[in-house]
Amino acid sequence: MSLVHIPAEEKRRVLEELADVKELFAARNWFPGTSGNLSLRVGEMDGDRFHFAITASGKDKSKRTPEDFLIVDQEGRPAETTGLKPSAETLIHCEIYRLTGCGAVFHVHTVFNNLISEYYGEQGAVPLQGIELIKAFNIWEENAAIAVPVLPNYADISAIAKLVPGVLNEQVPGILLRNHGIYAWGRDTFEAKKHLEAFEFMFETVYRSLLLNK
Ligand SMILES: CSCCC(=O)C(=O)COP(=O)(O)O
Ligand SMILES: [Zn+2]
Repeated sequence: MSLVHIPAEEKRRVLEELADVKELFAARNWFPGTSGNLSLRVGEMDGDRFHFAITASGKDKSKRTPEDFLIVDQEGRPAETTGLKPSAETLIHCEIYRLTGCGAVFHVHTVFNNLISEYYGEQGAVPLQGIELIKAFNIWEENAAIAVPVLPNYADISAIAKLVPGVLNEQVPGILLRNHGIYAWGRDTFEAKKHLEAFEFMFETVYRSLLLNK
């Protein structure tokens, strides 16, 4: 294991920020049945080297404990002495950081993101158009249209991670896994949360408008 030194003050800030987001999302029931994972980069990207704090695997994410997070490196390996196991989906976080240089990655399972990912699963992307919240992605064009990629939900997480480079779109800070959940990211906690909330709002809107227009 290659250990990383993170100044204590910086580590406290990162873990507190993640714990606050975790608590907020848990209150929205965005982590049912221990699902979901959150990460926040620590320090700068150094070429292809970086570190991030991530939720430990299989925890009840509605609880706040000293064993909720650990620091991992760009390959998803623990970079501190710990008995905690990083999220089973850490490799997807690694790939998103590597390719986008973002600062935070949030993954949640919700009923709306599951239903929408299945509905558009065969198409490989969820079309979103003319919804005001597209502006949360800094797209200001009138009646803008975007497509949110949907990847297959393979049991082998590394197989999913390998598909990430092929579907990334600079304008769209999110990827759905079919019948599973969404990954959303941003340059920091504030932006990743904003993006995730915008996706969830739009998925619910699309779901309800499909019902209305039946
Ligand atoms: C019980 S949820 C199945 C695993 C999953 O999809 C998830 O998001 C949580 O996995 P983790 O290892 O991050 O707890
Ligand atoms: Zn998941």
